[in-house]
Amino acid sequence: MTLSRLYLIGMPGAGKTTLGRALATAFELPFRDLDEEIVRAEGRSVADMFRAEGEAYFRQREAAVLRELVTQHPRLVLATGGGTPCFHDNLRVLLETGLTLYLAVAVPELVQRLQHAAQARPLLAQLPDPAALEARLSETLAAREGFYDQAPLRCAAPTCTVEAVQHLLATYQASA
Ligand SMILES: Nc1ncnc2c1ncn2[C@@H]1O[C@H](COP(=O)(O)OP(=O)(O)O)[C@@H](O)[C@H]1O
Ligand SMILES: O=C(O)C1=C[C@@H](OP(=O)(O)O)[C@@H](O)[C@H](O)C1
Ligand SMILES: [Mg+2]
Repeated sequence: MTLSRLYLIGMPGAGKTTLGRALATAFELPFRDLDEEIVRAEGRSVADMFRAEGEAYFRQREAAVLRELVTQHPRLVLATGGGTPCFHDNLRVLLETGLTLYLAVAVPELVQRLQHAAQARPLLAQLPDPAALEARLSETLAAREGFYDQAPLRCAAPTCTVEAVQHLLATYQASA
């Protein structure tokens, strides 16, 4: 089986964007980051969109741009946003059109990574300290886990590598 579309899902800070780029290079597939595509289409940042229009508007744009990308790209590595699988039946689109990988990174590791990168993420911005960030991430993960867990592939290593994904894919394809 040839891999043609791979989708990365998971919490903010899980490494979807970072690992997605590396996987696209390794597999010689085009890479797209869903947030970047929304920002390009809207001509403003995710934070500005949340501020001016609210989360519901962002979720509508996210769902629409996801469907456009999937329609346009028969070959693709796509880094989704952390909330993508949890809104507007997006998880069904992912499961039906490609292979989805959940990067299952533990909350304390997410806190380490996001402490200085939370401001660009409106749902995590303006929290007073790391304890508040940890609490927000734990609540969010609890609400989202039921979606994330539906992915057929899961990497639970704190740092998921290209090699680990190649191994997961080989095992998955051998059992398919
Ligand atoms: N495997 C990793 N180990 C350590 N830091 C990482 C790792 N992957 C990503 N990061 C860092 O964590 C932050 C979030 O990474 P990013 O790829 O944007 O995650 P996501 O797209 O899932 O929100 C960035 O600062 C990035 O440099
Ligand atoms: O978790 C979320 O709901 C969000 C995560 C962000 O993407 P990352 O997971 O790449 O940070 C971005 O889509 C937006 O800020 C909302
Ligand atoms: Mg990202």
